[in-house]
Amino acid sequence: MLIRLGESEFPLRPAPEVLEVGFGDGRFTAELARRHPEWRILGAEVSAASVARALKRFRREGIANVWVYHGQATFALRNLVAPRSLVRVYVNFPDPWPKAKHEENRLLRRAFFQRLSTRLAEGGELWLTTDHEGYWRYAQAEAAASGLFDVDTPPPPPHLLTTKYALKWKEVGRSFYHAVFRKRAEDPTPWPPLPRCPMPHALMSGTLPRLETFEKTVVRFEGGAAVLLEVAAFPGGYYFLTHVEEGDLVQDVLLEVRTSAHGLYVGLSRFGAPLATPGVKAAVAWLVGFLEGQGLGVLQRSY
Ligand SMILES: C[S@@+](CC[C@H](N)C(=O)[O-])C[C@H]1O[C@@H](n2cnc3c(N)ncnc32)[C@H](O)[C@@H]1O
Repeated sequence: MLIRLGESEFPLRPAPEVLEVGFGDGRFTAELARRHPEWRILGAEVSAASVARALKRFRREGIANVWVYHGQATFALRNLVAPRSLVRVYVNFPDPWPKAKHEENRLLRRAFFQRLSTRLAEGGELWLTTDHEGYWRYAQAEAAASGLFDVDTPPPPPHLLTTKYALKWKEVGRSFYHAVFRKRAEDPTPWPPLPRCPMPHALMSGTLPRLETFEKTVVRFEGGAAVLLEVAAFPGGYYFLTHVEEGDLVQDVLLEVRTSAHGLYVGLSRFGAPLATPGVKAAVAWLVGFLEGQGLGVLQRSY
């Protein structure tokens, strides 16, 4: 089931016990879900194409205990996972970022282990399997630097070597590396989920302007940027296709301007159940200002 942030509780309830980071085509996730029907499994994956493929697979194979988040694993960990609830996290063949100057893109860094410790249950584990010896060693050093995990490096259990990437690397004879990071202590820094914002909107007076052209506009705000990409007209209003990046959250949302009984409504559209965030608020505020520039007045602001 695909998680829609605007309609989800933070954290999810009941809490998932297992998180898989970067599930790719979802074949391992589906097998895990079959082996453990008692687990609620949360999968986080940044690739839209992989999410679509995996959802199709879960539907086809009748998998009902997997929840899918399309986006960054750190966002899922922070907002969707309850404190001390995970018994297991799987990271199978993470992107290795092999060049030294790209190491900061690796997921399994000290800061990640610190955050992870707040979401793992007592004795909860992260299982890493990779073909990249450098990353395997790097992750162990980062976990050790956090001081929060015990690390074992047994050979990878055979069922972990059934993912798409495992099969691909088996074919060319690569070696595999495995590590189990067991929580020993917890980072004391609080890491609460993002607060919920009400849907940002305004009511404006005046007549809907005719927008013949609209130039792509970047709105910067503390912690990110929103790009109003293009506008589409519908009878009685406009949609503005808007890309918002803030921290580890990326959303494509629709802002709307439409006639309503009380005036012109300007705000975040509910289409796609987006999450109202400070970045979305900043984009709505910009749009209200833009419409003021077209001669409209503000009757009420709610953002
Ligand atoms: C090399 S592939 C491995 C896929 C799968 N686990 C397998 O073994 O076949 C790495 C996957 O992780 C995803 N990914 C990379 N960074 C991620 C992140 N921060 N959060 C969620 N997914 C991520 C990529 O989109 C990609 O699908």
